[in-house]
Amino acid sequence: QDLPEETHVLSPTMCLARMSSMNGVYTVMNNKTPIPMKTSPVTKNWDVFGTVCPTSGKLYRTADGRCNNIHRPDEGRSLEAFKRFLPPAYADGMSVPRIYHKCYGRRCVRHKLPSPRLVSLVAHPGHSVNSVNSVMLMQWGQFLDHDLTAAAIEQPLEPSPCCSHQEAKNGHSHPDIFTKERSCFPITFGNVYTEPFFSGKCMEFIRSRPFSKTIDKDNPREQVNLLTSFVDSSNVYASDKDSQDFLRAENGRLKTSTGNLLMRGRDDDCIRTNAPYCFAAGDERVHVFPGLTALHTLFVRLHNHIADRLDANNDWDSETLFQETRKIIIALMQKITYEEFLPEILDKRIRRLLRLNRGYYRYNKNINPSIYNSFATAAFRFGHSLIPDFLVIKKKEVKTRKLFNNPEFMFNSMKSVVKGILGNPAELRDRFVTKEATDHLFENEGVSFDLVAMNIQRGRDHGLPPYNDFRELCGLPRVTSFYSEALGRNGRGLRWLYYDIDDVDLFTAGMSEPNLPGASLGPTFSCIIGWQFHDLKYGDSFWFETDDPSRGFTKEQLDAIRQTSFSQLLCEQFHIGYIQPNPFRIVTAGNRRVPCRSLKRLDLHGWYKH
Ligand code: HEM
Ligand SMILES: [Ca+2]
Repeated sequence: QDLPEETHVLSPTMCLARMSSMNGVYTVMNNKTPIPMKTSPVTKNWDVFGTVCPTSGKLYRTADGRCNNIHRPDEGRSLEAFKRFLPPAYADGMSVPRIYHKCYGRRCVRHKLPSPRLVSLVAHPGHSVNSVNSVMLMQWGQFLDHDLTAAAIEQPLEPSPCCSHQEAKNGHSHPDIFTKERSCFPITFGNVYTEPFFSGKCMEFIRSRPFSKTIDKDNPREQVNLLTSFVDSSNVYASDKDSQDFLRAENGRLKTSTGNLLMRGRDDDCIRTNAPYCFAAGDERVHVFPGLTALHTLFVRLHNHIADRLDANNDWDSETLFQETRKIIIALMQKITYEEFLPEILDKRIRRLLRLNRGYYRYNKNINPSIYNSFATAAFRFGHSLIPDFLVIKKKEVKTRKLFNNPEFMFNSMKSVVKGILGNPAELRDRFVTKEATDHLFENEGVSFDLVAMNIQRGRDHGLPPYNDFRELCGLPRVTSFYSEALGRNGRGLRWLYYDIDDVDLFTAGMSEPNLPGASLGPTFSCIIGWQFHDLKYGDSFWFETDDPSRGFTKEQLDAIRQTSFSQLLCEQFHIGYIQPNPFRIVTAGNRRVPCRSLKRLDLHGWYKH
């Protein structure tokens, strides 16, 4: 499909060229969005029609994100479809994943796309290079991702529904793949010569749940985001009212368990070999990595700590206390993300052009704050390349494979986990991903997964167009040779894997791009991620810097939030004595550890009854 004139290269500043005609950009994009967030028939069943949004008085965010935009109340809410930059690329135009090289004409030969597992082995091997960033960069990235995206997956009926099928066992495609209703899409391996690790012929993979039951050429398959898209700490407070109520304690606080840990959750949600119980949090994936569980714990502790201080200095009812505290937590999450995290990954010019820095904010009701499918399914998974091989916990190296879904260390060494995450270097952001995640992901009783293969398969499941289409969207020239500099030094591998340069999957090629100077992302992922964070700021009417008095802070309150740093919060909530001022970088001469008491505490006087 042709792209509109305006999206062609206007200047060497890649996608940002399009910023120069700022007003035009959104009209261009929205006209081209195949699912302009029209309410689909399924949404009706979810009882969201007739939402009347309150417009006066003091306003707080809803639990499910509804009513952020009072004109289009469903935008950004949980259970909404992902939005798209480009029309989806399905083999049948509506639902079947891309499995063949796209060919035209009657005589074309059907070249199969490479198995995602093979792509993982050849293009993303486990080569470790340390970065100047600490593992905290990886950790915040994942924690933040769990505030933004979680694609709903179809529920399998049996434990191994796809690979136990005879076709899949023989290494062939599962018949479900070619139908629009069924959900098996197993990752088949090559032969014994190309598969060095996994036995059998296939890795389980269940397709994401379609947004709408009616799928046809005019309504291609779309996927569901279970979370509120906004940076609104839904990973702390959940993405719907019932789950939020479940996490809340009396008197504006959040529930905890002995030792000021997260509240107890369902017993089968984690690996319990050495852990007395599993936890519950605003996002279900809380146990995936101990550093993640620790950040969840930090934010619950911080909520209760702030609520204690506000409670002692106000006479609010418990609902006001809860909402005022939640509002501060969300503001801190936004501040850390935009002012401390994004500068580590996005190039300076991009942040300036997309106005992601402090100093300017005006709500734009025309911006849809939902998550781009390509952001969730490819670009923001860049963080998988940062995953380290091990973590030092209590002076011992613990292999990453031992840490997945295992909350054991939270009960006896949380502080040591946090120190390990602050002190150990992350892996460099490149196309290489540790074997801990590509051979040993979720290893348990002889079964494990390949995270990279899942990313690529998920991209095909979601109908993500191939890499070159995104380059064009971003105003970058299409790559015409596998050996182009744009793809780093991955040309040979890609040439071997793919028949045509236009077939290359977005995740793989995006990860192959060299980083922009001073950044941890190449140009195409910077474009997708940059625009996503732009939309999450300007499309959020509750953005912490809003000057709308019914939604925002007073000047004194805003100053207090801006002066608080992530390093101070880590110190305070984990009782650490010394910390580097920039927790996203390892300790160096320019980032020496300082005493925690030298860091500014959150000043809550602006909230106290005078
Ligand atoms: C210990 C580290 C991590 C593990 C074990 C992990 C594991 C996973 C798994 C199993 C999936 C689902 C794959 C699929 O079926 O499609 C996933 C998705 C994802 N991951 Fe990670 N991940 C980790 C770290 C990160 C980091 C550091 C980031 C970002 C900086 C990140 C971003 C994402 C995103 C955006 C998704 C898509 C979520 C969705 O929309 O459903 N992950 N990850
Ligand atoms: Ca959210």
